[in-house]
Amino acid sequence: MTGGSRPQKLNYSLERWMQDPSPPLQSPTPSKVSMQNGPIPRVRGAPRPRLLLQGQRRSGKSSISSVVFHKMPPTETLFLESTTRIQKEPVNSFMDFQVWDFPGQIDYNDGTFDLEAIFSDTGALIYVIDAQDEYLEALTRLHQTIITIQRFNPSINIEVFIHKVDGLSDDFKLDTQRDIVQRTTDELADLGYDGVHINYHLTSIYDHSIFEAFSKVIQKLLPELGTLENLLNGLVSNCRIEKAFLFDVLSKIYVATDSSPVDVQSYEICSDYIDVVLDMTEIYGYDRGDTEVNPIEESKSSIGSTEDWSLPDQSSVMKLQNGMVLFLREINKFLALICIMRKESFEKRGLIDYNVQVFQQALEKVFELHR
Ligand SMILES: Nc1nc2c(ncn2[C@@H]2O[C@H](COP(=O)(O)OP(=O)(O)OP(=O)(O)O)[C@@H](O)[C@H]2O)c(=O)[nH]1
Repeated sequence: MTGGSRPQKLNYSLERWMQDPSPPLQSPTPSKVSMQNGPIPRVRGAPRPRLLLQGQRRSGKSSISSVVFHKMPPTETLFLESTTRIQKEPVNSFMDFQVWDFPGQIDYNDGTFDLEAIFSDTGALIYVIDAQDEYLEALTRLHQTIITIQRFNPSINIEVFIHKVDGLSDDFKLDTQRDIVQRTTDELADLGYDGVHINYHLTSIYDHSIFEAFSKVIQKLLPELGTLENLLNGLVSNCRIEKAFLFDVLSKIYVATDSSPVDVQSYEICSDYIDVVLDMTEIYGYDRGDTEVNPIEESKSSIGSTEDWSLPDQSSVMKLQNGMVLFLREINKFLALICIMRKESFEKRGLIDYNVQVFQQALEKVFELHR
């Protein structure tokens, strides 16, 4: 049965669930967003949410940006040259945002920078610390930065990437994180900033951790997150899916997932599946004309524009050795839904196709509302 046809029995239909007066669309599940920092309400014509990437020289900022947004193979980052100017990169994706890569040697406290302009419209500060190197100086800079930010934009999300952890043992990774958290908490408390909320992530460009960390950073900037989670929860329970992710295809950032816990293996297999499907599509897929998109290319399209939702007709299924099924469905030109489910659940393929179609229509409405 194709996605467009209705199965007779609608007991598990997502549409019925969506029409239920107990409101899926208006009542976000308790969000993971902290009380202090939060998503930026998207206003028509508002500037793109900005992410600042800061850290010491050679801490890995440009590598992160190149691997996540330019699909650069991690080993090629060895040849990246040191950044000398602020690199401003518009990222055209499911949500338009900008990444500003700050050269490690810049001291923006020296009076020559307009700090208000830098920090005021910023959604998140990502501060990168090289965990394979001596990090005390990096911490001092981090603490100064946090204090500066409190003056200009206290609602900014502060995200610390404890980076290059690929070279460290599990114990050492956790010890390093504990040490960094402790020193930062103590220092800020001493200076009277003990209410500042900071998120810490262990990252490496050599595995999925950098994509997962970026996913969490971006999710906090999405005003639609609660609604997306609700819709995914409805889909998961109506189709008996084990786990569902909504991925931004080109960056492999997951925009939302249902509220069951994310285990790294499910995330990794879904993320790898995107690579497989993308590679196959690039080689053997038909020419989709103007739907082809360069994620970094500056364009006028914004989320929810009509052309974003055209031709959402790609899907793919893979049966795994362990009796599970991977199901990928293109939602629009930026987003894909990837589900992991048991073989038995996938037998109701018609119902799944139908509910995914309803899910897709709901997403379109959500993004239209927030446009
Ligand atoms: N082992 C390891 N090396 C990394 C990782 N990320 C980046 N690197 C390496 O770190 C070095 C410096 O990376 P860059 O991205 O140039 O660092 P940067 O922070 O942009 O440096 P500046 O432009 O000088 O501010 C490169 O040789 C990268 O290959 C990682 O996750 N693990």
